Amino acid sequence: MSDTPTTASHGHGPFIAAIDQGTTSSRCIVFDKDGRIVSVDQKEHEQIFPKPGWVEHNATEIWTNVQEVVAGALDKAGITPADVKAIGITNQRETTLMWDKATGEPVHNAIVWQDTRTDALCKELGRNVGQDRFRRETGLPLASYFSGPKVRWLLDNVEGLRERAERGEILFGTMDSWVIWNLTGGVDGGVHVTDVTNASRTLLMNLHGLHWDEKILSSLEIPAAVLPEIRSSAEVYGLAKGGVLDGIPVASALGDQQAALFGQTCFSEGEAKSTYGTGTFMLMNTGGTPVNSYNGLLTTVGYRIGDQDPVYALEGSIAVTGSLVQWMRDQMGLIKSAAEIETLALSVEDNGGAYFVPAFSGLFAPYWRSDARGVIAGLTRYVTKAHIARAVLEATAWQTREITDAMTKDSGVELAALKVDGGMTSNNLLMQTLSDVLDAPVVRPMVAETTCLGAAYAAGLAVGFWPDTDALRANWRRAAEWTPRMDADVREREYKNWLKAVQRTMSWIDEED
Ligand SMILES: Nc1ncnc2c1ncn2[C@@H]1O[C@H](COP(=O)(O)OP(=O)(O)O)[C@@H](O)[C@H]1O
Ligand SMILES: O=P(O)(O)OC[C@H](O)CO
Repeated sequence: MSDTPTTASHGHGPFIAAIDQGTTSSRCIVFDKDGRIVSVDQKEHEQIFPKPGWVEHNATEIWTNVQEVVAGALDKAGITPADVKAIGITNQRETTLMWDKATGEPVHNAIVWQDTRTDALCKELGRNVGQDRFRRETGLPLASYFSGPKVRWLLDNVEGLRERAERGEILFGTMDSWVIWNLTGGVDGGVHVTDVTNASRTLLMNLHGLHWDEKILSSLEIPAAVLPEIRSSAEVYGLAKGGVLDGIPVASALGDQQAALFGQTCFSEGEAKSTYGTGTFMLMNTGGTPVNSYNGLLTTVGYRIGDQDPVYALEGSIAVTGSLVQWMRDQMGLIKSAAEIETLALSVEDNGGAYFVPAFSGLFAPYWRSDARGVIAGLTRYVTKAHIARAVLEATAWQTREITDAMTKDSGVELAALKVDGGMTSNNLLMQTLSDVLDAPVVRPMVAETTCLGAAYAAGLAVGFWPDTDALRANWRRAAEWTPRMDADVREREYKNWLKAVQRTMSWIDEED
């Protein structure tokens, strides 16, 4: 975050504040009219692993942290709430929470997007209801990644919850809903809403009508009474009540990857961004109609501004990229910091014949194979830890290449250039490798915090702080660009080897495992 000041560098207001409720932390960033960062505050929350494959968050801890980082960001900016014209929300997607409407108490920890406890339920639903039905109506494959099966698990496993839900005493929401409900008063009249982008990740929303799909709700046995109202991504949902933001309009909500698409100003059909963090998520704007994927991508809502037509996107989701670098550091001890992987990889000229496919929790796009597990292929006595470091970085690049290939097949659009953001983009070798394997330019903007920026932009549009998307485009500035240097025949050979290594990961987990 080299271009991210954490203390005040502001001129004069007014400002927009954005809250990013992420997988590992919550942060609040204050932006000025030029889309520049004025201040940042951030706090991590506990990752709870009750069993192998289970991942939970304490939603009460998260709400406390959100309030703290909002106060912290305003304090660091040296501004008062009166200087803040609107607040925008962005969030880790799919993570599922149910809470008591009367007390505001969660009935269980939030079940995080990475949690695989509903694998067996998804297989059963696939047999009984059929995979195709879900993909046709929601744009998503039936997988434990999404919220719907997690809601069903809670209803089946928290004692008495189904009866209370049917009596209308319980609310369900992804983290946007939880934060907005609490911000706007909680038990004292909080609004229970979500936006179309978050709703499009639940496996419960009809992608064509943008409403909860009654047939799918009934297949999953989820009572409609628990569901939030689906609203656009940029409109005033209500005013903050109490706390430091009292009276400020809460004016946007976008899932974090859609917010990054918005923050990167990918407003035209065919424009795409890829965010390199714990995992990697590439989204391409496909315009006003949902494009069906026949190549393993997700069809999702990109954004909807007020009562304008929705904009759809194709998404390639990769579960493990930055977390593989963390694994090299924490589990293998081969590097001391994430940044050191670049130095180690640069100490050799190539991968020495080694290919690392990090299918740690199966493979997401384009394969959606929960039976795959990680593989290092091509090992000989020649291979050193430096070659493995190269293979680790190349894994992120090749996984992206597989997704861009699928995007081109599904959309018919050849990638002209890829806009990137996220923690891994500080790695120059990775960015060069990415450009080499994609055979396309890779560009990084000045403001790397595109997720918060996107939420701020949407909130600012909703309250007239910015007039239109053209004004936002004018704020986008390039900080760095990488162009391809690899020979075409080397690219072909390496891609073939990568795909061979991917095949080695398949069918590792047997049905009885
Ligand atoms: N220089 C680097 N080279 C490779 N990976 C890096 C580097 N710096 C950070 N990372 C990886 O990027 C991730 C953090 O990026 P970030 O965008 O903050 O992720 P998230 O929003 O998912 O928490 C970590 O998984 C870390 O291992
Ligand atoms: O919070 P992040 O940045 O890890 O993003 C998580 C994604 O929204 C999961 O779909």
